[in-house]
Amino acid sequence: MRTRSDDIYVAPDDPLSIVLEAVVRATWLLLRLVAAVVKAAARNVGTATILVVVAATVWLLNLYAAGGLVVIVAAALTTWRFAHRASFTRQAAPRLILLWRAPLYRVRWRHVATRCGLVIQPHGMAALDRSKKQLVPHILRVVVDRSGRDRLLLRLPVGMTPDDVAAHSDAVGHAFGVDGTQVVTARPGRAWLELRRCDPLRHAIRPEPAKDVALAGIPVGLGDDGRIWRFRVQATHALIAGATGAGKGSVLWSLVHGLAPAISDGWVQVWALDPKGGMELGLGRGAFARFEGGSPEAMCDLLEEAVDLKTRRSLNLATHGKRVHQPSAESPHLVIVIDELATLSAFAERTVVRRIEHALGLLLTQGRAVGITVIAAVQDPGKDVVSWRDLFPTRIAMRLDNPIQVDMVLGDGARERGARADHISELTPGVAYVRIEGSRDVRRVRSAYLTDEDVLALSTSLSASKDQNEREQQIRDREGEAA
Ligand SMILES: Nc1ncnc2c1ncn2[C@@H]1O[C@H](COP(=O)(O)OP(=O)(O)OP(=O)(O)O)[C@@H](O)[C@H]1O
Repeated sequence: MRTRSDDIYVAPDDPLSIVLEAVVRATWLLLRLVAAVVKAAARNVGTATILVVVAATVWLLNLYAAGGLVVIVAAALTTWRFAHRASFTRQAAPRLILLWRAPLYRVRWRHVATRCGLVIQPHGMAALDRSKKQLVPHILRVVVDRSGRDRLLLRLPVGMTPDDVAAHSDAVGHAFGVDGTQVVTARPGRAWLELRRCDPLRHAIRPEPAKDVALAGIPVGLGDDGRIWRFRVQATHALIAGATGAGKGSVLWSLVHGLAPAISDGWVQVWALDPKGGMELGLGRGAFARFEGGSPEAMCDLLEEAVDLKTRRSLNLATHGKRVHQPSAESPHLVIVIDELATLSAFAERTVVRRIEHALGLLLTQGRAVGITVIAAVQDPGKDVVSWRDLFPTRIAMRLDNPIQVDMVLGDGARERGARADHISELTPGVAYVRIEGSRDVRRVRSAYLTDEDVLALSTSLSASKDQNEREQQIRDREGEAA
């Protein structure tokens, strides 16, 4: 009787070929290992140098010498940390953190990116092969910055955009255990994925003493990148949207604080409209050249006065063949602050509403070139306000109630790009998202906070200089008449 095994004759492997195959495979593995070590060392120069130094010390001396070296370096760094914390935090801390975090990101990246759906699936490939050929962004650089952010520079595979990275960045952030993420386009095909580990905006920010005023960027707070948040006043209008208690008032007051030297020198004027009866801006009314709070007719008259000024300035510029207004004490840059845009016309009669809308429309469409800037705050960026939205080139989203409002304020896709204004905590008023000038990317910022005492002091000092300016103007007028 023949068994099944009798049918199949398997020639025994030649022992030499087995050994040869093993040698070839081992050599190949060794080469790959060496290549991987060289690649990892090139990418993580700091970590590699430290490992080489420690290994060389062990090799040339002994294990104790290497341990002693590590202890000496650790003691030196600890002394630096306690002796001069600021320079340690600035210089050493980010580099030390980078030593272990950069390899960590690189090792875990492919797994995290694949799990979070940050992949390009090649089309027209068998399902089995597809998983092998999945393309994920490639980490080109890892940077740890002083403000507690880890930044990964990604090279995007063909078919992926920064918006795709942003759409999955929340999941990536959770996988790496960070507080928040943001995506910023570096250049075509490259994007920075920013991972926030500790929030530099968690504490209230005190205003810096105001110095030279440049209308292109008034310092009003801090960004989560550790840089000053500068608010453009020149040639723009700004809309600040935020739920009640979001801190809109602090942005307005920080701005007035930043403008203070120019206001006291007389080349900037702020006119304020507070439809809520002066609750927000009334406290510091001395800072304003003109103030109206409450009566819709009076606010309407003030806006129409601004329109007259606009018309006079336009004619003047045309007569002198100029296109842009230059602020001066004789013709100051005018900033019109409106505390609640939606209620500006809410309680007015129909004719007054029409006049307000007409005046506001003219100021928003024609005011920029003649040195008039409108800055309006709004609680609910609903559809009434959205009709005005596009006339405000600068838009700021503070804490908002729902995700739809974020795109309503900052424009389509802003929330997907990281503007999570609906996630801002009630415990951090003043935090906002703003668009980075000249790009679609957004930045997280927090306005400085002026206490009521600060506002009163600001108001008193600006009121005194306003009186002084008026007196000087009267003297100049009298001298002019006498001459
Ligand atoms: N930048 C800030 N830093 C720290 N705390 C702030 C900041 N801004 C505001 N706050 C705190 O939050 C409170 C509410 O702020 P604020 O009145 O400016 O909000 P708002 O958006 O103007 O609200 P509403 O629309 O109801 O007037 C303030 O009384 C203050 O205590």
